Amino acid sequence: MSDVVLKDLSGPVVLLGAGKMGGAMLEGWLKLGLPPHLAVVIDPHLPDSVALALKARGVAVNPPAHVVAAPAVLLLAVKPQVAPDAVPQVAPLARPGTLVVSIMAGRTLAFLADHFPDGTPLVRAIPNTPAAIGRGVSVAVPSATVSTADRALASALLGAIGIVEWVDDEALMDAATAVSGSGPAYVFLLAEVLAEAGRAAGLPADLSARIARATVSGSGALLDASDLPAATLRQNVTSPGGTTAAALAVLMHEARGFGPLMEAAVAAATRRGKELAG
Ligand SMILES: NC(=O)C1=CN([C@@H]2O[C@H](COP(=O)(O)OP(=O)(O)OC[C@H]3O[C@@H](n4cnc5c(N)ncnc54)[C@H](OP(=O)(O)O)[C@@H]3O)[C@@H](O)[C@H]2O)C=CC1
Ligand SMILES: O=C(O)[C@@H]1CCC=N1
Repeated sequence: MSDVVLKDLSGPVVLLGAGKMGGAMLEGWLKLGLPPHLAVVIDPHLPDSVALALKARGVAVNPPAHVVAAPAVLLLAVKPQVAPDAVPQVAPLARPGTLVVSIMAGRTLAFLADHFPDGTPLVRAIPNTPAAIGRGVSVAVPSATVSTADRALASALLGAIGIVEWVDDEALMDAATAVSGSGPAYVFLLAEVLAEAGRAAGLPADLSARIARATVSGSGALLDASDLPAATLRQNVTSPGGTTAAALAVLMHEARGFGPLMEAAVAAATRRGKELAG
């Protein structure tokens, strides 16, 4: 965890887009001590119930621009497709020294630099949805204009929702997005297809869904608690000549197994990230 204390920020954190990811990050910051009066949400489409609940906690929601103090951070969490319209709406809020953090998939540091004055410190990051329970993974890359203090501030904001991995090479970001940004969806899909496969093998659907879900979450917890490599944990399940070995002969098939399938999936997500750069 970074030394930056969220309650001592020089100005508010302005969040553009408080959807699934931005909303989860906001919860993490508030939990970690960001005073609600230092949180500003700009999201014209927020459901009334969510906007009212945030306001009741002291968060400013869609305030007029002239009442927003110089932001310490502007965090861009709208969809990459709406960025060309949405980002210029908040860019004028930035003041010299405001740190801009984007979590938009695909959108590059060059895209951000086009929308902010020269010298603005910029961070492109990609978090993931386990952020909602403080178990997120963020991969982040700084622009050349990011100081040590800016980086510590970005680490504090991203660290409020999980672990942070910094990279120096922006070219890695689309592949990181494909692995950790999108990755939770692959794991949830595993729970779905395992449940469906159990049903196809004769289990009642609700029983199959319960044991598949608990198996995926329990295995994740074991992976987390253990120092052993994933391959060893897999081998620990696999008795020679037993049931797991029979299944793994299918799943680890060189041409049609999980390996080549996942490689193709991550490659497709990586390509899509490059397309979203605009
Ligand atoms: N979900 C994920 O797992 C991850 C998402 N990301 C990135 O986070 C960003 C947000 O994704 P996610 O939270 O899933 O998407 P959401 O659609 O849930 O959130 C985006 C929010 O921004 C709102 N919005 C749309 N237009 C504007 C605007 N002009 N000004 C302000 N707010 C606006 C949306 O409203 P409305 O819904 O009405 O359009 C919505 O509330 C994306 O760029 C995505 O690439 C990164 C990593 C993981
Ligand atoms: O699907 C997407 O594009 C976003 C980025 C990573 C996870 N969700």
